[in-house]
Order: sequence, then C-alpha cells, then structure tokens
Amino acid sequence: MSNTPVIGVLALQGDVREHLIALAAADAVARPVRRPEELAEVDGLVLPGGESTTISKLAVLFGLMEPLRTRVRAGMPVYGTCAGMIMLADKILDPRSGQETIGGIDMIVRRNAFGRQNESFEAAVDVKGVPGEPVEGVFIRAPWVESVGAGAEVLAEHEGHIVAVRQGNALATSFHPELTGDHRVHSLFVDMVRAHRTPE
Ligand SMILES: NC(=O)CC[C@H](N)C(=O)O
Repeated sequence: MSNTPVIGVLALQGDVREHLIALAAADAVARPVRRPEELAEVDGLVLPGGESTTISKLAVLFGLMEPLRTRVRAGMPVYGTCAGMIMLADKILDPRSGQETIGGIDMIVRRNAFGRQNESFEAAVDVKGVPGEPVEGVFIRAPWVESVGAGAEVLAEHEGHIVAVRQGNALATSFHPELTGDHRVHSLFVDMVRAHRTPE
C-alpha cells in the first residue's frame, strides 16, 4: 500500500499555491480544499497565510467552519502558517469583531504582533524537530503567541516571543516556510500526517 499522504490546503484566501508546491516537494499529494466534500477526502490540512479575518468569514460562508472544527478535534493533522496559526488558536487577544477561529491549540495569539516598526522581516529560527541549520523565517505582519497552555509545546522563539507551537497533531508557525524553497517544516508536517495514517 502506498503511504503517500493526501494533504489539502485550505483555498479560501492566502498563499495557497506556494503551500501546494512545498507539500509536493515534501513528497505529499497536495490539493486545494474549498468544500466540505473536499475536506473529507484529505489526510491532513494546511491553513495558509493571508488575512485571518477574511479566512474566518469565508470559512463560515462556505460551510467549512464546523467541519474544520470537527476534523481538528478528531485529530486530523493540521498546519497553520501566520494567518493559519491564528485560525488554530483557541483564543485571539485582539480579534476583529465577529472573528472566529477553528481552535485546536491551547494558546493565545496576538495578531500583527511584530508590528508597524517591523512589518516584514526575515530571521533565522531554530525549530525543534527540524534537524540541521536554523530555518529562514519569513515574517509578514506576523502574529506571535502570547502564552500557551499546558498541552501545547513551544517549538521556536524569536527574540523572546513564541513563533512555533505544536499540540498533538496541530502545528503552527508565525512565519512562512512555503516562501523559502526550504521544505523541512513541510516535511515535518508530512511525517506527522504519515504517522497518523499508519496503523499501529
Ligand atoms: N502573512 C499573514 O498571514 C498575515 C496575517 C494577518 N496579519 C492576520 O491577521 O491574519
């Protein structure tokens, strides 16, 4: 039996194409997900960067918010970058009114945290579970994690702020590995999906 996982990228808004390319490079079959029927067919899901308020609105509009919550709660592996990280937070410190999240990681995020003085930047980030050199972190109006609960593991920090977290099968980074051509973080996620699919 082939053990190539099928991984979706939530394709409502954001940098979908870059994630599809990165996942394919990390040996997964990657496809966009826009409808509940498509969500049902994937082994894991990436939530791209973009604008979390827009993604939240569109997820409700497309009838995806509840199916997403159900699958994440059931343990489907999921990886959120930037706006996708915000979608995985159980709580947003500064949500827009009506902004909802899928949740899944016991953490509080602050949107646009790296702020005005430094809207976008790159920095080397050491990510636990990613062997070798630090990852080149591309931060674009990125959130950081204010605090995590007992169940969540901090995988990386930048200048004292939490920028990568894992809780069970949910992974989140403030930065965008899909923009660098370095697929090691996507490989880590593909391994999580593979481990989830392989019967004990
Ligand atoms: N690059 C990004 O995904 C930016 C995230 C955006 N600031 C938000 O709040 O959703």
